[in-house]
Parts: sequence; structure tokens; C-alpha cells
Amino acid sequence: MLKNPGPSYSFRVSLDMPEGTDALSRLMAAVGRVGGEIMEMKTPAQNDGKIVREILVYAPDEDREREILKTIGALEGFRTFDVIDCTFLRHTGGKIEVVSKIPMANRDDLAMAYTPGVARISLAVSEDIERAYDLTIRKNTVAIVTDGSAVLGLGDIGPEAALPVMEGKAVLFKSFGGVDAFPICLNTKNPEEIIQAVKWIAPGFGGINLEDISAPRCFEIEQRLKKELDIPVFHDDQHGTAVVILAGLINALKIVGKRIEEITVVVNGLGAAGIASISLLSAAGVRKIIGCDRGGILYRGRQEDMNPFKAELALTTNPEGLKGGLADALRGADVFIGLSRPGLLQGKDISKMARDPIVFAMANPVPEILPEEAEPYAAVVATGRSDYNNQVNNVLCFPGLFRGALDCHARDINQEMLLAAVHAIATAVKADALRRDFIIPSIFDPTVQPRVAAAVMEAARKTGAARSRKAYISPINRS
Ligand SMILES: NC(=O)c1ccc[n+]([C@@H]2O[C@H](COP(=O)([O-])OP(=O)(O)OC[C@H]3O[C@@H](n4cnc5c(N)ncnc54)[C@H](O)[C@@H]3O)[C@@H](O)[C@H]2O)c1
Ligand SMILES: O=C(O)C[C@H](O)C(=O)O
Ligand SMILES: [Mg+2]
Repeated sequence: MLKNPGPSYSFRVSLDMPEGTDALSRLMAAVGRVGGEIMEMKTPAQNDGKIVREILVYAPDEDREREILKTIGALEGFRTFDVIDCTFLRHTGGKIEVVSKIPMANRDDLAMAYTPGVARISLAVSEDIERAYDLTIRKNTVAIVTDGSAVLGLGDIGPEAALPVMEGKAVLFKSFGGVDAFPICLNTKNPEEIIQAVKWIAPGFGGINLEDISAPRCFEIEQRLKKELDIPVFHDDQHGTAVVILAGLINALKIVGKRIEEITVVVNGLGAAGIASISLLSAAGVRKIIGCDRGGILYRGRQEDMNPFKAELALTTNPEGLKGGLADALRGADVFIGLSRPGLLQGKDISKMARDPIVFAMANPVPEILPEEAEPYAAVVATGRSDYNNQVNNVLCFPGLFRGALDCHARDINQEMLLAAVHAIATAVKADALRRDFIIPSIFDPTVQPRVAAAVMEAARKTGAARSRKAYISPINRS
């Protein structure tokens, strides 16, 4: 169902091809006809007197990647060889590594970095455990913990298959927050074992980021760890998602001229992200929320597909006791928030919503509806993806949030800190710059994460979550 060719399905292919502009136009037209786009052409070498070219092609999906290759191979005078999938190439050997910060060129270096010198440091930490925060990696290191049970919208694909996503999160932590994060993929889905494993590894980390652990197990795991550990524990899919949704919604409402207290919001998907987002939206003043999932609209007393968290949610949402499916929930609603699965929303459902509908279709990697299908019907459309405008993705939150929490040595991440992050993100788009395709700042705006970090740190201090009034010097503040 993907329509636009993009970099995530890109490949380089070497080819023999006839000389001249006619061959070139035939190639470009043929690739275009099957949905691809040639982004670059190089002439790297001669092969038996023939010119070998290498082209970079963007495709819309894997099927079309194969079709494009077949089409090129079938062109008269063309022969393809050496195909490299650029995304697979980027991941080959993994995406992160450990790098030493100190020199290791001679015996003096060795004596200080390691034994005997290191023993003095270990003793200093054993006398005062707090010193781990200035003498070890702890103050800047976060564990990204998953069991692989709800990886993006791909579902339960297991801990090994989750690793590329967790490595990716580590890259984002470092690139946008200066935080050293490390993937921990656990080979258990038992909540007690996950809790125990995290408690056992906690001494080496300044914070715990739970990732892609499915509901409802994720709620108990997070609550218990928050209670039993004195370092920040944060479930990104719950709270990071809720933060960016609320930030985006605040700005989208300004565009359509509606007040948060007056709107009806439909949340499709009542897992980790859906339930936490409903809770933060309520805290921010949304009065009418209707939840939907595989069992249809959630109402008080529903029996299908229930758990205690949904039962509790049914008491505070859907005040009119509506029943039915997603299409019924959407009739007359102002906002759709999708935290479910690809392709569950259709243009005709949006056309039944109230005036100027807002659609956040956030399932990854493929949203509930593609922007090009939603845009004719909606006033504002956002997805979780980086290849469309309005990327409402938790990456706008977690790097800066942890930066702030680590820098003030926070023991917790509380709701005030989350709301501070919301406002830092929302106000990063100036009022006069707001447009239907610019409701949320770009992750590449270098001011956003430092703003989030500063706001979170201030909220932590005000609420007593910060342990130290003095900020540590961190990579992000250094410049
Ligand atoms: N853009 C972002 O920043 C962001 C952040 C977190 C999650 N997400 C996406 O949200 C989705 C859910 O993530 P999660 O962590 O909450 O997972 P989860 O496994 O905890 O929840 C998934 C939910 O989807 C619901 N669902 C599945 N099929 C459905 C259907 N046919 N109709 C209605 N609901 C259906 C399930 O009932 C469940 O409530 C994923 O696609 C994920 O990629 C996006
Ligand atoms: O990983 C992302 O891009 C967002 C989110 O954490 C998800 O699980 O989809
Ligand atoms: Mg996730």
C-alpha cells in the first residue's frame, strides 16, 4: 500500500547499457512506469570496453523493488548485476559500537585507565555509591529494554528481531540527546522475569527506557520498576507517544480554531500507546474520548477483548455509551488518533467526521491511512514517519527528556516533566509559522531537544524529582 518511492526501499544496481540519451530516457521511463525513481547515476568503471554505470533507485516497496529490477533487465541492450539494498547495507554489522574516550597508547595510560589505577576509583565508588555518577558511565547511560513483543506495529517478532529497532533508538538517543543508550533484548515475556532482569542490570545505568513491550504487561512492568528503582524508568511507547501527540494536537487545534475542552477524540488501538495517550489527553483537558480496538468501541461493560486497564478506561471515556466499530465512533468526531495497525482508516470514514478533521495516523512503519489518501478529507494529517510532513513520533521526546532527567540526576519521570516536554515541543513551532503541514517541529531542528531537556529539568526541580540542583555538564550543553 506504500505509494511514494523513498530511501527505505532504495538500491544501487550496476548495469551495462547502450550509450546515448535514447537509452537513458528508456531507462528512466521504464523505472518510472513501475513506480521507481532514479536518484543518482555514476559511471564507475569500464567492463570489457563497455561502460558500467551504477544507479541509485528509490522504490515504493519490496515488490516494486523486484519489479523495477526485472524491468531494467528486460530492456533491450541492458544487463544488470551487483544489486545492493541500501537499507540492508546501512544495518550490516549493526549500527552502534563502544568507543573509548581515553587514550591507550602506553603503559602510563594503561596504569591509570585500568589496573592498578582503576582500583582507586572502584574503592571511591564503594565508599560512596553516588560517586558512580561522576566516575563511571552511569550518569549518561540508559538501557533500552525490550522483550520484542510489540515491535513498532509489527507485533511479537521476538528479541533478536527487535534489536535493529533498539539499535536505532540508541542512535537517536545519542544523535539528538547526547545520551549513551544500549539495547537490552530480553529472551522472556514473563513480567516478573523482566522486572527482575531490569533490577539486576540497573546499577550500570542512569535510566531505563522500556521499549516495544506489549500491553497490558507493559503497565505492570513500568509501575513496578518505577516504584522499586530510584532511577528514571520510562516506557517510551506509552509516555513519549502521549507527549508528542498532545504537543501536535495543541498546535493542530490552533489551525482549525477549536478548543481542547470541546473536541471529541477517537483513539484507535488501546495498547501501550493508546491507553497512555488517553490518560495524558484527559489530564490536558480533553473531555470526550472514545477508545476503539479489535473489539470495536470501548464501552462500560464490554466483554470482548478486555483487560483490567481497558475496564478502568471504560469508566472515564465514551460518556454517551456509544457502541459499534471505528466508523461509528468517528461520526461527528474532531480528531482521529491511530495507535493500532496499518490501513484501518479510510477516507470515507474521515468524511463523516466534524468540520476540519485532524488525523494522526501513527502506526509504524505503515500508518492507519496514508497521508495522500487522508489529505483530501482532513484539515491536518500527521504520521509517525520521517518521509512525510508532520512527523508525530516519540523521537521528538525521549532524547531530550532523558537528557534533562539525567542532567538533574532525577529519580523519576513524573507527569509535570511530561507536560513540560509537551509545551517545549509545541512551542518550538512559532505561532506565525504554524501551517496544516507544519504543526510539529522537525527532529532536525537543533533547538528542540535542548528546549525539552531544559523544560524537563526545571519541572523535575520544581516537583522534587531532581536530586541535585547543580546540572552535570553534558554533551548537549557543552557547545
Ligand atoms: N508514532 C509514534 O511515535 C508511535 C509511538 C508508539 C507506538 N506507535 C505505533 O502504535 C501502534 C501500537 O503500538 P503499541 O506500543 O501501543 O502496541 P500494543 O501492542 O501495546 O497495542 C496495539 C493495539 O492495537 C490494537 N489493534 C490491533 N489490531 C487492531 C484492529 N484491527 N483494530 C483496532 N485496533 C487494533 C490492539 O487491540 C492493541 O490495543 C504500533 O503501530 C506502533 O508502531 C507509534
Ligand atoms: O519507533 C518508533 O518510530 C516509534 C515508536 O516507538 C513505535 O514503536 O512505533
Ligand atoms: Mg516503540
